[in-house]
Amino acid sequence: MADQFLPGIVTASIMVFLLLIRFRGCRQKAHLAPGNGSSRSILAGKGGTGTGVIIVGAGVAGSALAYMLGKDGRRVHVIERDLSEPDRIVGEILHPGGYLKLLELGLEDCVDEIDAQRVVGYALFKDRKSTRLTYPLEKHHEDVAGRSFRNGLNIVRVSLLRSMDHESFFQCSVGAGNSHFLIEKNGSIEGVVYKTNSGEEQREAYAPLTIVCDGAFSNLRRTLCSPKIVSFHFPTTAHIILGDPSIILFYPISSTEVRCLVDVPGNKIPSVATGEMSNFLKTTVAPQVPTELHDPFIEAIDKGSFRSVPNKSMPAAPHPTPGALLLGDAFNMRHSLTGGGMTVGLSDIVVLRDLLRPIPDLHHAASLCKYLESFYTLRKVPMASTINTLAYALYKIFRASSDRGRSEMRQACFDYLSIVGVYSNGPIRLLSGLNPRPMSLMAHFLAIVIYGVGQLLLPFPSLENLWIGARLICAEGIRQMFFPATVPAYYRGVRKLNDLVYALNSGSRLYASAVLLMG
Ligand SMILES: Cc1cc2nc3c(=O)[nH]c(=O)nc-3n(C[C@H](O)[C@H](O)[C@H](O)COP(=O)(O)OP(=O)(O)OC[C@H]3O[C@@H](n4cnc5c(N)ncnc54)[C@H](O)[C@@H]3O)c2cc1C
Repeated sequence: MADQFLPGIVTASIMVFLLLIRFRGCRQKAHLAPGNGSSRSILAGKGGTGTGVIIVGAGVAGSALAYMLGKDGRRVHVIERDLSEPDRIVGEILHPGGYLKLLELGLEDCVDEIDAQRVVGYALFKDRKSTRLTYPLEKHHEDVAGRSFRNGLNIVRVSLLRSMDHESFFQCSVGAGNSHFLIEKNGSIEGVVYKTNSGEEQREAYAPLTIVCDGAFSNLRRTLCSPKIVSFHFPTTAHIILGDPSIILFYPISSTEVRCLVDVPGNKIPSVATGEMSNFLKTTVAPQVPTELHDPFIEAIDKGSFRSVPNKSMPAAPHPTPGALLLGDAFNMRHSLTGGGMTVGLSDIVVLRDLLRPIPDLHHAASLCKYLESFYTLRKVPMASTINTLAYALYKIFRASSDRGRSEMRQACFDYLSIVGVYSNGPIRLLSGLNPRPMSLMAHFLAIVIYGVGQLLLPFPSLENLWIGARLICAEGIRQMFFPATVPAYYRGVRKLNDLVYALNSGSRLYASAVLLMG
């Protein structure tokens, strides 16, 4: 009798067992759909390309990363607190090196639909003299050049939204009002705590890897790195005027608009409310603006279309943590004079992509974390270290100073860059991200100092000029110049500066003037 039922019992047991496995699988695949009433979501099944990654923040870095991981077949869930078009003035110039990274990520189309302007180099102005620094683009396809546009954040987010299914994209805030935003177990990060924007519900999301890209003002970075943020202030590219006391930048952000950024140094920032700021811009800055741009500049001030933008710098100092990674400005920031943020961010994503590609299963958090430690080195050399150091060094050299040695250094740098050939090509190559080599950076830096000292001492060295020459070398630091690798902050040159960026928006007249300058 028992023999009669045995096959049936075995078959039924196998079916129940299979159903249980299936049921468990469904629970693991439950999505993070907002409004599904669930307070706990699990993103990823185990193993294979289905393995999930949570990305916090869909700015430049988060969007490009999500797009790239999605293309590689991973299940990606993006949590972004604000999907509306942000009104901000950061990330508006992408160097050719950054454009090449967009190409590598398959995201080059995203600059086609935003009225981005082609940028082929910089014009540098000092004391009414000017010099041109042209990106070395000869060896590249004609499409490769710099691009300037309004709000870099949109360039990749637009493509991302188009490419991802809506179940993977959530307008929610991670860690809003909650200091325990990362879910940790035995030293590994297993997911995040987030809130719907209406704030009524707190939820949890789980995945084997969480990548935090919540930008310069990151609230989430503190457990994943040691942030040493320096709030100094400044801007980006295209036309750089080495004014006194301010460095002034102009660049087009569309076919009808030009952005102007003015560095306002010092501890005491002129007050906007009392009109001090507009007075400062009119009386101190405007006379140094090229004639073609003068009237539109004044017009923009009269319209009151300016605002301040904080600019931050932060060396990458990660705490390698199983299950989590920092990326973008949340991880590393540099002075924005050279506009290198997006280029470094996109380059980091390419490095990370290449590291993650051979690893289909991200579940072994501890070994993955060990493996990803190489990311911190690979990203640095050559791209991040070169762009970061250059940003710091150029800002330091280009700022006006009452110190004679520093003024001579500024003049020497301008003269050096004015010499056509290897002297100007080398630095612009570095800046463009096309040839990021720390040794080349050091070589040019040394050459500028030697050039500056040589100018002072020829034809006959006077005592005064010898003294200024010594000050010139000291201004840059003997150790920093000749033994850079012995300086702990070699790759993270930052220091406290206290200025402010004022951005001025203006209309088509200014653009018309700018075209003359850009050629
Ligand atoms: C004045 C200035 C000018 C600059 N100019 C240039 C330039 O010309 N060229 C250049 O390459 N770089 C420039 N940069 C740097 C560049 O803007 C950044 O490197 C780049 O935007 C970094 O991208 P990100 O994705 O890390 O951060 P972001 O682009 O800031 O994105 C962060 C995202 O995270 C979201 N977020 C934040 N917190 C949460 C949370 N708790 N939950 C969910 N989502 C969250 C935000 O809403 C945002 O969408 C400039 C910077 C400054 C300050």
